[in-house]
Amino acid sequence: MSGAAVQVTDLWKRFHRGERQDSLRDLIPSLLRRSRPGARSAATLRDDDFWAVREVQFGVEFGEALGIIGPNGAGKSTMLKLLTGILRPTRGEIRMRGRLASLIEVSAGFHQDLTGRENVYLQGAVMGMSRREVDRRLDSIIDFSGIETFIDTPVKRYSSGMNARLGFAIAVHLDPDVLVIDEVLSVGDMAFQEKCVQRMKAFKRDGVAIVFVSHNMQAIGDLCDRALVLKSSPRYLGEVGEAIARYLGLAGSGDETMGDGAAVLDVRLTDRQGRTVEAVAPHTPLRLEVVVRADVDIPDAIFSFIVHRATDSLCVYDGNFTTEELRLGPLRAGQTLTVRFDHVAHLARGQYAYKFVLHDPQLAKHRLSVLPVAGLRVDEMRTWSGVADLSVEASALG
Ligand SMILES: Nc1ncnc2c1ncn2[C@@H]1O[C@H](COP(=O)(O)OP(=O)(O)OP(=O)(O)O)[C@@H](O)[C@H]1O
Repeated sequence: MSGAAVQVTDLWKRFHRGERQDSLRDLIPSLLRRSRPGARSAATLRDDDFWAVREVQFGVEFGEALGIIGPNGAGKSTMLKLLTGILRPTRGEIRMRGRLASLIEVSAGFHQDLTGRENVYLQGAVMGMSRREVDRRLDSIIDFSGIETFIDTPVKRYSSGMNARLGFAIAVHLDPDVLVIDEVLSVGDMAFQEKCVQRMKAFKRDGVAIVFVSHNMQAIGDLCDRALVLKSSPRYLGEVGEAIARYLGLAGSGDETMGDGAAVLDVRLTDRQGRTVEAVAPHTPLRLEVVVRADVDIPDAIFSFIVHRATDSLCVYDGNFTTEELRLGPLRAGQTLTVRFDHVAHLARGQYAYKFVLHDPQLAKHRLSVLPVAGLRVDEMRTWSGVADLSVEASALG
């Protein structure tokens, strides 16, 4: 057995359509008891049961951050509820070493009629802290949350942002060995988001294992070493840039079909000397090489690529078929070839995803295949921000 902080083995969770068993009201008593509600016996299977989590497997080491990403409804929250014991697996096993703190559990355990301050004590008690220990951390928790003027207001009057602020502040003061954090970044403002990411990075340096769920690919790329993409086929668990690229492929626009005109057999994103790159400075000359197999006869094959910014899926480059980047004419089904795109990444700091595109303007469906192929991080901190470098030369003319 490895020394992993979290080990998830063959995890499955089944739900019954139209029936939810995890309202906050239902959860509070069980959280206080630290028991595990919500699962029917694995033996009873109804027609309209479905698997929200199927066959998930991963480990997280101490000092490592694992991202969990996927489209809406992919099972991310369910995964976290399983990790934190709010839900019980239908099948499979979760092993956790050390003290677990999670935002989902803290927020679900808030007592709505109690004030923020009272909830800090309540959560401390749930986590086995003495009143003294909570006393010692209270100022720091309130300070981190940034909601001191509302700390004596009942939590039921809090906005979702204030809830998340207090929840995160409590969770990170519980001296965790394992930290499980979900979408705090979608409700906090920019400054608070940055503060959360910085704090999670500090935890990582201190050897805490982190599981982080977010739709913010910038934050995932910034913090995580590896990521699990739920709902991709095949399921992907691995290097974070690659995971983001696959996720963005999943989240692609409606006119895209994945893999039904061609298959990507191999791909390399390198510098011009042929060294594989994952992170570069802006303006680095790059080369994308893709080995592709046509799966159908293609009368007029055109190849290009698309780059999306991971944070928000903004298309920063789409060499669509009108530019005819690489027009190769007819291809036979089964034919394999290697295509190369030399280009320069004039990109701002951030995380990007490359997709490979095969078009045929003669076919009704122009885009035969759009396949996520590589992730790229542009690292250097620049003074400008935005989507494009305008190579500004400023002069004072007197
Ligand atoms: N307690 C429950 N009872 C029944 N169905 C549920 C329950 N919780 C979640 N589901 C269903 O399970 C599926 C996965 O939901 P989950 O909330 O885990 O997805 P998610 O990846 O977190 O989505 P999002 O990105 O929208 O937050 C969805 O179809 C959802 O409707």
